[in-house]
Amino acid sequence: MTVAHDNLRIAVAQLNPVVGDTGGNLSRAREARREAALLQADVILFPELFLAGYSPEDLVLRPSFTDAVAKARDELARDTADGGPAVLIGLPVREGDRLYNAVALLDGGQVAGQTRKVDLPNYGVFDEKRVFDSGPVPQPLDVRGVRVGVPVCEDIWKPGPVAELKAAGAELLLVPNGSPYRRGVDDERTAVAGARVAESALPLVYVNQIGGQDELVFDGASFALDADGSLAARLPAFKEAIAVIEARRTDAGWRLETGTVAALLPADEADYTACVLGLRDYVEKNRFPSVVLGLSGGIDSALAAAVAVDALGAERVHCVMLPYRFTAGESLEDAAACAQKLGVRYDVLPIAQAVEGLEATLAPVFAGLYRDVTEENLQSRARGTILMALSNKFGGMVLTTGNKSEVSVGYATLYGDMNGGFNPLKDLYKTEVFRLSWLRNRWKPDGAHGPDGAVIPERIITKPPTAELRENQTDQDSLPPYEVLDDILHGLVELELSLSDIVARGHDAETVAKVERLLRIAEYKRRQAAPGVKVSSRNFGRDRRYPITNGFRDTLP
Ligand SMILES: Nc1ncnc2c1ncn2[C@@H]1O[C@H](COP(=O)(O)OP(=O)(O)OC[C@H]2O[C@@H]([n+]3cccc(C(=O)O)c3)[C@H](O)[C@@H]2O)[C@@H](O)[C@H]1O
Ligand SMILES: Nc1ncnc2c1ncn2[C@@H]1O[C@H](COP(=O)(O)OP(=O)(O)OP(=O)(O)O)[C@@H](O)[C@H]1O
Ligand SMILES: NC(=O)CC[C@H](N)C(=O)O
Repeated sequence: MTVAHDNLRIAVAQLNPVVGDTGGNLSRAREARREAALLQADVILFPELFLAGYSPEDLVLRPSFTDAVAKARDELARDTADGGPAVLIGLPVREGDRLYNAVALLDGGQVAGQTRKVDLPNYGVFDEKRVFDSGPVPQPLDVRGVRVGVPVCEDIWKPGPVAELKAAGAELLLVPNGSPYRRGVDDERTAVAGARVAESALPLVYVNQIGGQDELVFDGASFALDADGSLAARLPAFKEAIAVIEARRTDAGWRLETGTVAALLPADEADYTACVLGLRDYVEKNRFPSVVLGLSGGIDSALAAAVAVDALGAERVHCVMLPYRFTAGESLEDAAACAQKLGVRYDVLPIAQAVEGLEATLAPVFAGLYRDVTEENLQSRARGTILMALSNKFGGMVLTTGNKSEVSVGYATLYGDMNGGFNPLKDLYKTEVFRLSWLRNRWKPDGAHGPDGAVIPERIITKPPTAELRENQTDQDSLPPYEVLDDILHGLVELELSLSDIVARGHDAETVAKVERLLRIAEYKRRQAAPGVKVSSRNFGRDRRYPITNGFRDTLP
């Protein structure tokens, strides 16, 4: 029989796991537990599915993987025979033909308890019902004599599981999460956590992982709310951190001591930091030595280069200017100036021979035909091929740089500028690319490897965007002004508004219809596009999943 404690020191482990790396995640957990022991913690709380990394997706369907996770759990359980902190750690658990998103309590050298996630999210980027079974009515776990409710992430987004835990005698809520970043998410999380605290009158400690996992970036920003709903502690966003939160038993129930409350980042700073962390972790976790990108003197590639340098350091970023006869002198100057400010390796490799070689090969079959977008695309494809050759030879991954406005309307060339392994700007509309470029010139995130100060020459931000694929071309020859385009796209993509709703917001009907058509017919391109960091409420890829073959036409009256 355990003796009831009158206080409980809870270490919150806001860490960066690697999906699938059970051995590495076990090592991370052990190191964090050693740190928690030094902080005299009674229990250490890890994020959701920590031993697997969130989100392991279909990997959990592989029995050899769940066996490896179980082995890591048992090793960690044996460690707890040392009398140090108990452990609450998330993991997938196979029980017969069922598979649960579970949390194990490890203490006294053994698995001392387990709880299973009830409410499996199955919307937006989440597909948990696809792989997991829903757990039974949850029961509190006995953590050193304290009845602790452990609802898992989505379990606090509706009232049910917390109400059941409270009814079953929970005195405190410890919540492991795998909650990806999207703009404004802090407000959403504090609202739902606050609602559960208000309903249950129980203090709540929320731990989230950090780091990039393919398209998703987890921002941490773990926090604790006292039983009266007040904020007792917050860990920094986008950084690993371990902090101890002290809970005390009082006559009125459990209460939290107020600890350090880290400031939240403003929205644009948070978006930029997410792009940096998402790219860094994609490159590091997939073990690329470096990245390579085409630097055109335009704003997209300049911002992508800045994000890459902040993520990896200048010595791991290779920028290549690939001029052709439509490349303006200004573009050459601007690209060189940007590379110089960022301190990256910069090469100029003219593409005329490659383009003319392709044209010569095609000449017999193109004889008598007008020049059109075909020839424009050859320039883009020559660039894409050259960048892929640099990748093959030196091992760096190619960055593709299309922003969300271009990705939406298909303003990009398949097997040309769409070549690449990862796109740090994929979920930023062009108007956001402009904002973040101004922002980066006056601010950089903590831990960024790039230089301080203005790294994007001002002319790159102020000149009219152009693909430079023919004489005097600008984006606005083919597209509405970006403020208009982005607002229409936001209505279509993020808000799923009808064409009439968007026209009612003050847009020209013909323009709205044109943009909707471009968005619809570019689905095939997006399906072949590289992944990129999600920062919005709805990204292309995991979130917005439209059919390519699609006979639906949304029409205006
Ligand atoms: N439903 C479908 N499913 C599968 N494939 C489909 C398809 N519809 C067309 N296709 C294929 O796609 C091809 C057309 O796509 P694609 O070859 O990309 O060519 P396309 O989209 O016609 O041209 C590229 C566009 O990107 C613009 N742009 C803007 C900025 C920068 C750059 C740059 O390159 O630097 C380019 C450029 O001005 C041009 O408007 C068709 O020839 C066909 O093979
Ligand atoms: N002359 C070039 N040299 C190197 N890369 C290029 C060149 N032209 C285009 N690219 C590559 O193709 C991508 C797509 O071109 P795009 O014109 O859409 O973007 P940008 O030039 O960076 O920005 P903007 O559209 O504002 O001019 C660029 O970001 C760049 O990576
Ligand atoms: N892993 C989860 O259950 C996450 C779902 C939750 N609504 C969130 O994004 O925070």
